Amino acid sequence: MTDGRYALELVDVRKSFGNTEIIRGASLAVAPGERVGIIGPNGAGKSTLFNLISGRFAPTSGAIVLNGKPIGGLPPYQINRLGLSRSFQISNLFGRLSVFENLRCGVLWSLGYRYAFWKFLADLRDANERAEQLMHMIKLDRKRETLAMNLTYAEQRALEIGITIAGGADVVLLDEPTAGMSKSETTRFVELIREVTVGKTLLTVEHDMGVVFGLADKIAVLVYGEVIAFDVPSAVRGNAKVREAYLGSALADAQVAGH
Ligand SMILES: Nc1ncnc2c1ncn2[C@@H]1O[C@H](COP(=O)(O)OP(=O)(O)OP(=O)(O)O)[C@@H](O)[C@H]1O
Repeated sequence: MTDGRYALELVDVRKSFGNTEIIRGASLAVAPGERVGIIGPNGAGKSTLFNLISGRFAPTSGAIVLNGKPIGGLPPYQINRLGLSRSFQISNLFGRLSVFENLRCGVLWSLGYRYAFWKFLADLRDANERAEQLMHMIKLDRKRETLAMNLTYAEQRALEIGITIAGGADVVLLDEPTAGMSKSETTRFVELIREVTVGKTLLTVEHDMGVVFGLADKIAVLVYGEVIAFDVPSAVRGNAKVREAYLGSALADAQVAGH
């Protein structure tokens, strides 16, 4: 069972929608600082699993434990306050605000300043400093005043990651971070993810096998709502069960796509 050694632990997590069980006893134990890629065929339940971990859905049963604290069924903002932050596939930026302003909003939001404007003003200097740091980390210094809507797609995704880590969460969930990017953008972006998540625990859902195998310390393979393998990339690649259920075809697709 759970013993607090892990940054994130799932123990026999189940989720049904109506009569259909989508997550069917998923278990996973992620050590602090580990980068985990979650892969699996379409409809395997990867997004559902992210929604359970980040609090959008409550599990039907089982435990989800963040840094030793049970979080299953808590609302997203509470889970966020406990140190877990999630980015979305769909852009979550304020298009008419600049890069800097978007980051500062992310910092202030994470500090809980959404409504207390007086507190907001008092701590604005700290927030400005943190936003500057983040802007540097995501390499958008030169785009400081550019409105988010005028950034390239890859820059928007970088900004989104900046906002995701703005609050200093130590567990970060990235949903298909390189989706829609060209091959060269993807290569640069994987490097950026690696840099900004140093020392953090990272979970990504990713369809691009090149990205997963390049970025992840460990890979979790989800098939029909069950984690059928959770191991280092070389072991997952050689796992007969995985190849049969999923990876053979996924790798073939990746080769066709030129990865
Ligand atoms: N809110 C919901 N209500 C009912 N069914 C749902 C809901 N969310 C997801 N599902 C179903 O759960 C299954 C798993 O979906 P999910 O999006 O988690 O898979 P996935 O592995 O992320 O797929 P993909 O790789 O295509 O994004 C699908 O059959 C989907 O229709």
